[in-house]
Amino acid sequence: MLARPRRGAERVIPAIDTAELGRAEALAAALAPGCGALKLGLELFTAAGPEAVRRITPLAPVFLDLKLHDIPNTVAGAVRSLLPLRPAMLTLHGAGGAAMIAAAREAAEGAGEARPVLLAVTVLTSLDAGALSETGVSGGPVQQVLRLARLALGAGADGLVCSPREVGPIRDAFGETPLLVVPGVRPAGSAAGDQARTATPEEAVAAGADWIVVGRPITGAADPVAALRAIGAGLPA
Ligand SMILES: O=c1ccn([C@@H]2O[C@H](COP(=O)(O)O)[C@@H](O)[C@H]2O)c(=O)[nH]1
Repeated sequence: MLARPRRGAERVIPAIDTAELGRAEALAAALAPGCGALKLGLELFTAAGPEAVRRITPLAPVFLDLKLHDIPNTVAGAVRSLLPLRPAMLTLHGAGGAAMIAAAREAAEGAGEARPVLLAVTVLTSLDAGALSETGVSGGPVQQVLRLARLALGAGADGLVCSPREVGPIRDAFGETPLLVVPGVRPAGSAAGDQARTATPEEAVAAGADWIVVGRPITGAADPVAALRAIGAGLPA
């Protein structure tokens, strides 16, 4: 399994969100030497498929963020289908329930020592309290994140995807063991866009994030490598 990062730039995971495989490969080649892993998500995977993962895996560990969410049998099958791609990390939605997460974990064990880190997405970082309550959830993001964290970690997830705002409460409740991967991160002065629960890279890591995920502030910069380097340089060595 991918080891927990220890210093600055190793904690940064650029999100390679593009539908163009050529652009994804170029970004990956440029950014790989300066980061801990590369995140490939739905935009690239639905456009270019498993071939995108095959091409980028030799460059850096791949965090495959497909946010699986289906009945347990289907999610287990999807995990088995993904194992030959050797992703370092995989996501599934915590809201899929304990049986779904347990089935994913059992399927992932088939990879033996090369098993991917299984991360449960708690509450999407694009949802504020109002948007979350529109989905029928009462109590606010922190309460719901803690509820799903307990469920997911109890069912076999290795870690969680949460916003920087919930990192402190998760560490208080569950300690240092869960791996925490944190999107919704914005360097000071960069646009939040559709992200609702944000903080800076420095704040996220100080709160206890293991990895931070940063997409558009890096990939949309005039010089993505310099943008990545600046984020890493601001984090504790
Ligand atoms: O709750 C979540 C889960 C996943 N993401 C993903 O992270 C990146 C963030 O990209 P930015 O451009 O830095 O906003 C993106 O790939 C999302 O799919 C998330 O943002 N929130």
